[in-house]
Amino acid sequence: MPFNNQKVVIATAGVLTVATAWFLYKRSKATKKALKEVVFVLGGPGSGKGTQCELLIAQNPNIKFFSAGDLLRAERANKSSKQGALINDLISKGEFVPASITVNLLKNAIDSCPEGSKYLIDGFPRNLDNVRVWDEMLSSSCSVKFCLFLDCPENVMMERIIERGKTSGRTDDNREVLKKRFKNYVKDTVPIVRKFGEQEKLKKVEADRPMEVVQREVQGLFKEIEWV
Ligand SMILES: Nc1ncnc2c1ncn2[C@@H]1O[C@H](COP(=O)(O)OP(=O)(O)OP(=O)(O)O)[C@@H](O)[C@H]1O
Ligand SMILES: O=c1ccn([C@@H]2O[C@H](COP(=O)(O)O)[C@@H](O)[C@H]2O)c(=O)[nH]1
Ligand SMILES: [Mg+2]
Repeated sequence: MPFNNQKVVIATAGVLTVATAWFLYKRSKATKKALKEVVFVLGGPGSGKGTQCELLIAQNPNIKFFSAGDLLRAERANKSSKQGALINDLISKGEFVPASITVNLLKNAIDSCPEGSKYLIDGFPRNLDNVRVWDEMLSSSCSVKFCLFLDCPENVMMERIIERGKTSGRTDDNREVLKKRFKNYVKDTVPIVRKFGEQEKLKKVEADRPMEVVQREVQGLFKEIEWV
């Protein structure tokens, strides 16, 4: 091959390599951008998860909000659901529902809002199985920004739930089932909270304070990730 032709081939190959690398870089950036952002909210029964999420989304309707417990209760109430009886039995005993059921409900809920990019998820993941199935089904489309942990003493949570039970109509808002819910919270959910801590993805807020005070601190954390 004449010397000049060789130069042209080498230069063309160089340009093509750079262009391919640039294209792949841009595409990977675009894919990353398309990931949905997720914040999980954990805390014991009565720590104020639902209350704080409602206050946050009332001011920020661009945030999509799903409560795992609410999705399960809605599925339980769905007469055509084959899983309703099992969900009812487990919730009424203060036990966790199989992860495949809960994560499928969450995935359907998330998929039902194609426009959304920010998802606030209350009361999930409650145990290791929840984490495993979430990772299998949703980690390729969702990026977990952090887990908000509402830290509250058990006696305060107990008082709040007993009070809420007077009007909530929830089959699990009574002393007997609450004991089981607290036990499972300590055994299964607290280790998940620790796991987020080890991954430096935990934001803890003291929840034994007036709602508005807790909310102000919560708002601050969401400001940091530019959700509000
Ligand atoms: N900071 C607070 N101070 C006083 N009462 C509160 C506070 N936050 C929530 N509550 C009350 O405590 C009860 C439980 O709150 P909430 O339903 O938000 O808890 P939760 O963490 O979602 O509980 P669960 O896990 O059982 O769904 C409610 O009646 C709520 O009004
Ligand atoms: O990921 C989850 C979330 C909830 N459950 C079941 O629902 C009840 C009520 O949940 P709340 O968050 O308190 O509304 C909980 O006690 C579990 O039985 C679940 O199994 N998995
Ligand atoms: Mg709740």
